[in-house]
Amino acid sequence: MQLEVVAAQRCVIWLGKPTGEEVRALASEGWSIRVVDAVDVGRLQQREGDPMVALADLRGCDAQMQSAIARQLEGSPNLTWLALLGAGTTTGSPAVQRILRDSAEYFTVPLDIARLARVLSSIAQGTPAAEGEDFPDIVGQSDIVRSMCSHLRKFAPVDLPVLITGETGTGKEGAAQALHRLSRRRDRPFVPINCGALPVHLVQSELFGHERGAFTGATARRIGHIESAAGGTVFLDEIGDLPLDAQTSLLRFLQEGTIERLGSSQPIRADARVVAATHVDLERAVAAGRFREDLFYRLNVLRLAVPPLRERGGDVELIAQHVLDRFREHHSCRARTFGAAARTAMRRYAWPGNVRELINRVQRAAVVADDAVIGATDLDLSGAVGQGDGVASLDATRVRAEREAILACLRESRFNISECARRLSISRVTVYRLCKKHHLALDELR
Ligand SMILES: Nc1ncnc2c1ncn2[C@@H]1O[C@H](COP(=O)(O)OP(=O)(O)OP(=O)(O)O)[C@@H](O)[C@H]1O
Repeated sequence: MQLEVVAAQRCVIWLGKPTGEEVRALASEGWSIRVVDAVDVGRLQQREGDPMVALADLRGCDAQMQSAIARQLEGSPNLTWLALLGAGTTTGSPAVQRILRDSAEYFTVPLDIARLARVLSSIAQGTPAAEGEDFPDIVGQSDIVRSMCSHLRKFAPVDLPVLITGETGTGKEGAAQALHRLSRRRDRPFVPINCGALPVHLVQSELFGHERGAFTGATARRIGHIESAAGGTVFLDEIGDLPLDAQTSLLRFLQEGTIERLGSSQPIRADARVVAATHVDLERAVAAGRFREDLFYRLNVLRLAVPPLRERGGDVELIAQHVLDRFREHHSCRARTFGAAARTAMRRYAWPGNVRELINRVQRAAVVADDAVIGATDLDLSGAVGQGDGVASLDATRVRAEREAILACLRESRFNISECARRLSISRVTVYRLCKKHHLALDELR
């Protein structure tokens, strides 16, 4: 059957089943709801000038319905789409992934009607949130960073886990903080934990706490990081390094919302949103049996890729200038800007350590530069000037491989320098030298 839906002013086309309360609440805000069966509807038509919004209600939606909604969405590019996820909506299917990718905002149950009304009225007025305002710490104008920010904006209000992927130093923790700051949990704690830096025998107790006497040395009860988030956000950095028993406890928390302190079998309710980050390929870790598949699917609900610096085009210069300006606020130095050769070098260099490496190089350059213009040599990047792209990328590949090898080994050795040196058959001094060369700040990484 081909249906044509002609929208009234301020009409929400609702693909699914709104509750009576939802219909009444939106009506009181001046919005009518037109309920449409996604399987039957043929084409959604927009009358010129009508602010028309379609809402993909995925609550209790089976696979057939999900595919039908995804097809609608593809066939109606002039509509603004919103997505409402049910408690049991699994987001792995291609249809749901497509719906999420093309929806302007997401909502979860229980539906926050006030937020929905705000979003609808800003769509009706054609005033999307101003770009940049939400992310004062993310400098960049490239399309790839804009797209990341748009995902952050969509993910923030949705109370579901987020998996952030990206190379080291790209800004994964900054992205997690932005998610927290833009969420309803913003007034509660943001608790960052580097899973790779926790001693294996203490992971359970650090994350979930312990009772007095749980193990030798446990002289008092201790609250774990997840409990201490108390309604806030827990940021689990390097989630791939979590030992298997802690993965099981985390899965239970994500499924049931309860934790057990070490030394107790009493489940305790805990409220925290989990945002996890990884620089390794978790799918491969699952295939290798190092990471639980069921936990991976629980965490991988909303996925955010933070791009490497070398893919951000001119952002590298914007960030460099921003770092220099901040540095000058606290230190006296002559450097004011970057010369042409320095800019070329920054664009050509592959930045294996990403933004963190850029910050280190710019700060060093600000200290050593003799005049107002920073040169490529001040950045220690003279090798990147004048090289053809092929040469630069081969060189960069070697540098990156060395950096990744040392970083991976450090992590596997849990940042024990002697152990790392033994595994790589090099001296401890060489480990330190390579860390310096690749801008690996051991204190920060630990
Ligand atoms: N777009 C950006 N603009 C300005 N500063 C940035 C940007 N992205 C990241 N940074 C800065 O780069 C540094 C590294 O960022 P962050 O610690 O978030 O990276 P990460 O990906 O979590 O690193 P790791 O993988 O080592 O844990 C921080 O000082 C952060 O403030």
